[in-house]
Amino acid sequence: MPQLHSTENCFVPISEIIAVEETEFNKKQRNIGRWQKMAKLHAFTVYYVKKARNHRWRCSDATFWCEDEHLCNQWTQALKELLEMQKSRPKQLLVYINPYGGKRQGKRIYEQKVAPLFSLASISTDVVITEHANHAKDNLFEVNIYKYDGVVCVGGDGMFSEVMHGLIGRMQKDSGIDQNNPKASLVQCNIRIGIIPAGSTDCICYSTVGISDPVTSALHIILGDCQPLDVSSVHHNNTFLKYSVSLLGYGFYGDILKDSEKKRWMGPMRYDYSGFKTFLSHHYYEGTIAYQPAKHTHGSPRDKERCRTGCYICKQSEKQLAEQSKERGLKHEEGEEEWKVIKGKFLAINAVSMSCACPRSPKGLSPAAHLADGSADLILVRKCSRFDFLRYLVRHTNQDDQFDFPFVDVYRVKCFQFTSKLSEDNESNVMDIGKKRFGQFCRDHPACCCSIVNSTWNCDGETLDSSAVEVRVHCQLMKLFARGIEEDCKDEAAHSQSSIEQLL
Ligand SMILES: CCCCCCCCCCCCC/C=C/[C@@H](O)[C@H](CO)NC(=O)CCCCCCCCCCCCCCC
Ligand SMILES: Nc1ncnc2c1ncn2[C@@H]1O[C@H](COP(=O)(O)OP(=O)(O)OP(=O)(O)O)[C@@H](O)[C@H]1O
Ligand SMILES: [Ca+2]
Repeated sequence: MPQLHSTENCFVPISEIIAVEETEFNKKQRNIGRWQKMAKLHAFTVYYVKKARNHRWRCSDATFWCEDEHLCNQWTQALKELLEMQKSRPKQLLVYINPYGGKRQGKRIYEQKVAPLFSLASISTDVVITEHANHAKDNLFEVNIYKYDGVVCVGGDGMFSEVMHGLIGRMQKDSGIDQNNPKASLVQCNIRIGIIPAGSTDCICYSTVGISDPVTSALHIILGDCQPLDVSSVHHNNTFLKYSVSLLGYGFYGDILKDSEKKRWMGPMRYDYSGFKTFLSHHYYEGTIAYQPAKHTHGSPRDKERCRTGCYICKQSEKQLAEQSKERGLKHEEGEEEWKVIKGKFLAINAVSMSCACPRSPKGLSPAAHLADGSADLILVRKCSRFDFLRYLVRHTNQDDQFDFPFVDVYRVKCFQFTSKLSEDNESNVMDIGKKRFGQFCRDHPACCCSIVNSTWNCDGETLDSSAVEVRVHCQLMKLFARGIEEDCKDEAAHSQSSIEQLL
């Protein structure tokens, strides 16, 4: 009876096999440890995902050999057929590389770490190295996007934002949807985006994969992972401004961004420099926020449970979304629902539709936020002392609860509007909403008469031109090649039903 031998003793689910290749078996390299007749050996190598610590994935391999050529061919054929059955895996990708993002390593990272893996997995690619800002976005309006199984961006959050705007914008254009209408039901984008992190913050990659690592991300793309993502639309006076998936920040994070843009040459360090400067300047801003609470979701920003792979709360939102689209036309009007209004002086107003975990803050700005529940967490940090604000910031880096301060409030919302005190009278109707609807007004911080200036909105790392904004969360508007952060992935492979071991 011919026997199959292997160099490794491991359990690998089919879903985690990257590729199977016939191999030249070299007995000198592979010491099989015993005397053998000099019969010709036939071999194949299985490349698979090896899960290491902290959500890091690597490509590992195991070579199998035997003397019987037919048996060897049967194995390779069977495994290749099983791989063909993994229908969610991409075959053709469009890749955009920002050569200037982060530490300017995008091109090198792609060529040395990612392209060899794509080629191993028989993925064909069209690669565009961007020549200017908005190159990728504009290009996505011109190319035949429908021939691709996904779009990959090599760069940071800004590069991701470009690709997302290109894809979502293109989908709306092709479906005749007017993006300027803040109430429009946007068309979901089913072409997945893969992020190869090569930026300064890489918050979107970190929050959806659990690590900012190009090889790990490339492997998630190869396996065809799919993670839906909420997207917030930002409008001003019925004019579309931007989409956001991570942070929409006014005050502290807006000021950091504005200052850091002048220091791009510093690379990722610019955020620490501008962060320190902005912290010292301690500016606060006066304005009004009106929001509608997210009643459809069961979670709360103070939950101890985190959004993890296969998240129950996000699954519930997916079901609701499917039901809503069935009964399209019958959906309830937003206007009917209750608005809450808050006035005050704020050091920071942050709206995050995901946790915003990143290497600087591994639990993020709102640790219990969900990737795909159709809501955003609105965090209001009121005027407080520098010392208290520092205590608040430091809690982003340790296990303590950053919302457990009397000057910090957090709400889970489905939409909100903001007007700064400066622009209140001539720009927006937020005050009207406040006057018309019964709301909760802040009485502890009455408007003061000191002269104030506006801050800027930081929208996923880009500045917005207007301070008055209208924001709405679109549940699961797009999809990523990711699976969310895995709970503890170390032993999962061993428990899989479809392992090579079982086949053997
Ligand atoms: C004492 C240490 C306190 C550390 C506090 C760390 C909190 C970090 C929270 C980071 C949240 C990032 C959210 C992601 C936003 C992205 O869509 C966007 C685009 O990439 N990135 C930024 O806007 C870039 C934002 C970059 C923010 C950097 C903040 C650095 C703050 C430094 C404050 C220093 C105070 C020191 C006083 C002695
Ligand atoms: N060839 C290019 N030349 C100049 N700018 C570019 C080019 N390609 C893309 N960009 C722009 O560079 C901006 C920043 O890029 P990217 O997000 O990759 O890096 P980053 O800002 O260092 O990282 P992060 O966004 O994570 O902070 C993007 O908004 C993108 O529009
Ligand atoms: Ca969300």
